[in-house]
Amino acid sequence: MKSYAYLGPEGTFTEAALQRVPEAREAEKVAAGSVIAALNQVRSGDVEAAVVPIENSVEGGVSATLDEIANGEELYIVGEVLVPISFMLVGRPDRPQQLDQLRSVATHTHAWAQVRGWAQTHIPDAEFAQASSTAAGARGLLDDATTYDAAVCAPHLARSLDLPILAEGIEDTTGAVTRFVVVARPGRLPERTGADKSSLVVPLPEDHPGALVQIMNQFATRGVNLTRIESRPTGEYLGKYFFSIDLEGHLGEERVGAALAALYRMFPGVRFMGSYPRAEHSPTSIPAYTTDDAYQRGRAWVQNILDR
Ligand SMILES: O=C(O)C(=O)Cc1ccccc1
Repeated sequence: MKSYAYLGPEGTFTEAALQRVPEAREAEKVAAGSVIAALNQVRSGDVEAAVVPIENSVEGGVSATLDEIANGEELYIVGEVLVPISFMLVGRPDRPQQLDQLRSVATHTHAWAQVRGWAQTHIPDAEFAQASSTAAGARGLLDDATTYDAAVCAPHLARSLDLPILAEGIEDTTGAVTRFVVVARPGRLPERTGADKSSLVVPLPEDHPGALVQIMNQFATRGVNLTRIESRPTGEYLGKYFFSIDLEGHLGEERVGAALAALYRMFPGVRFMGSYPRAEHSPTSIPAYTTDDAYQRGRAWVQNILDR
């Protein structure tokens, strides 16, 4: 049986994402204490795949995930899932609490970032206590030894633990969505579906004026649309960055393969991180001059001349 690691314990948003992965329905689900621990379980072969958060519609990229899959031992993204996010504030089961009595609230840093405005207005005196996940924070409230007063977690967990709900819908932006990715050891790419995405990382070369324009040109001339581009520090020293890029298309498409081959010629440090079906299944629109057919016709025309 296949096994999947996820940021646990049970009741995290990541677990909700894992439940939306059709191939994982029958799989063993292994809770990990952090994103890095989940990814390392894939690297070591303890599990076949992991589900981790990668991008939030409000906060942008999840740096811990982006950095870990960009730098560590190679991994491929093989799928993605979108999960709508809403938060509740829950208290300790044993004592009734008023909002103005709360002194500390535990949750995951991404959750806190998305409720900060609400907290500022409604519980200005409460401090943020960092938890390894929203579910870890909420479950801690069941333990007598826990020192914080409340937690921010997913509505489904608040209800299933039967914790007192102190406030609901506390997210600063309604309709926020987090993108999670399914990550596996490098292997055969998922089949092309016509609605695919590919991810890559390009270390920004030093002493190379116009590097970003050159990278962009490879995609622009081949009609490849980018859905995300972020620069992140490599961690080596101040000023050393890499670009993390998502694009619409599959490496098996001529235009995507040609763009990546050109990037590799210019920037050999480029890292391919997978081609996988998009969570939104709308088919990729491809300019007529960059379809596989157009590439083959172009090559046949050249060959015809050479064969004369
Ligand atoms: O802590 C969780 O439940 C997670 O899965 C991480 C997270 C936290 C907040 C929004 C999205 C993901």
